[in-house]
Amino acid sequence: MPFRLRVDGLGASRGEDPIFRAICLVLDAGGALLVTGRNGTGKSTFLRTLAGLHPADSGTILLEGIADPTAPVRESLHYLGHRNAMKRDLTVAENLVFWARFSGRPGETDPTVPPDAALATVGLGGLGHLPFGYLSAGQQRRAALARLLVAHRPVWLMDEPTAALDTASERMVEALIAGHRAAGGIVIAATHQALDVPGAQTLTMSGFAVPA
Ligand SMILES: Nc1ncnc2c1ncn2[C@@H]1O[C@H](COP(=O)(O)OP(=O)(O)OP(=O)(O)O)[C@@H](O)[C@H]1O
Repeated sequence: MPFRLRVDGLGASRGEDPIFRAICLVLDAGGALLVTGRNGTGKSTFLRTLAGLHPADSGTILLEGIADPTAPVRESLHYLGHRNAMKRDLTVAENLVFWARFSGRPGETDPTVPPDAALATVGLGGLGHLPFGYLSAGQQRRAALARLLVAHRPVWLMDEPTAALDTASERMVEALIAGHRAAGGIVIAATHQALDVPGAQTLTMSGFAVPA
C-alpha cells in the first residue's frame, strides 16, 4: 500500500468552543498542505490535533503504507510548534542528539543526519558547541528546524516555521520542505508567509461560525 495520510471528519474544540469541524484530506507521499487563515481561526489547534497533542472531538487520522499500521500516528511525525522545544542550557548539538534519540526508531542510536551536518544545512555550521540560549531568535528557529533532520520521520507538521527568520532563511525552509517531499515525506505547514511550496494543497481556516 502506498504511503498516504488520510484525515477524515476531523473536529476539535477549545473548552466549549468548537474550533473546526469535518476536515477531510488525503496527502500522498511527497504531498504538502499549506494551512492559512486569520489569527485565532484554529491553525495551531489543527496541527496540534494532528500531532496528538490536542484531543479530537471527532474524526480519524490514519497513515497508510507504514511498516507497523498499529503504531500511533504521532510516532511517524515531527511537530515543530511555536516554541522550539530546545533546552537553553544544553548546547545546540546536545539538544539535537537528544532529539535524534527521542525521535529515532526504537533501537536506532545514530542520528539520520549527524547534528553537525544538520546544522550546516540550516546555516548554523560551527555553532553546535554554543548553549542554545546564546543563539538569536532566528538562529534558535533554525536550530529547531535542524531537529527535523536528525531523525527521519515521514510527516512534518510545521507551525509558522519561518517565525523570526530572515528572507534568506525563508528560502532555506522552502528548500528543506522540498527535500523532505522529494524523499517521499509529507509536509503540513501553517503559515502567514507566502511560502513557495509547489503543488501544495491549501486549507484556509475561517473559524467556526455558530448558527444564530
Ligand atoms: N490553550 C488554550 N485554551 C483555550 N483556548 C485556546 C487555547 N489555545 C487557543 N485557544 C483558542 O482557540 C482558538 C484557535 O486558536 P489557534 O491558536 O489554534 O489559532 P491560530 O489560527 O493558530 O492563531 P494564530 O494565527 O494567532 O497563531 C482561538 O480562539 C484561541 O483563543
